[in-house]
Amino acid sequence: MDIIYLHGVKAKTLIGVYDWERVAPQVVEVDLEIGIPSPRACHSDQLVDTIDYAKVVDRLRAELAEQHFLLLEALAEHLAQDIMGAFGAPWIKVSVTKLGILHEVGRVGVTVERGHRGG
Ligand SMILES: Nc1nc2c(c(=O)[nH]1)N=C([C@H](O)[C@@H](O)CO)CN2
Repeated sequence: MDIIYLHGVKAKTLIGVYDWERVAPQVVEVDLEIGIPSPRACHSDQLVDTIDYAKVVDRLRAELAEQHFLLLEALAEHLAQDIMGAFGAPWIKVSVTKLGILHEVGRVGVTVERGHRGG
């Protein structure tokens, strides 16, 4: 299976379990690996035959702006289901990272993998 990846997509979202995290959006970083339903675009050279990664970023940003979760796990699950459904992807791996949220820890985050990674 061929994969489109997007690494280091930064966007603001309301996320977190503590009161101070419920009042202002914070920046998260999202990494995506998305299975492409068919390798057609490799031969056709046509955007219509694959997943347009620019559209994925637009959708990702819209979802992050609209949806408010307590846990990174719930946000990652939502993004996985939303993107798989919207783009017909058979498999996805979503990582969501908070930057500098814990003292002397650079990055913390969650990765979920959903669907079936075919051959
Ligand atoms: N497994 C998780 N642990 C924690 C999360 C989370 O989303 N998943 N979130 C928090 C707080 O919101 C954190 O961002 C601030 O300490 C704590 N643990």
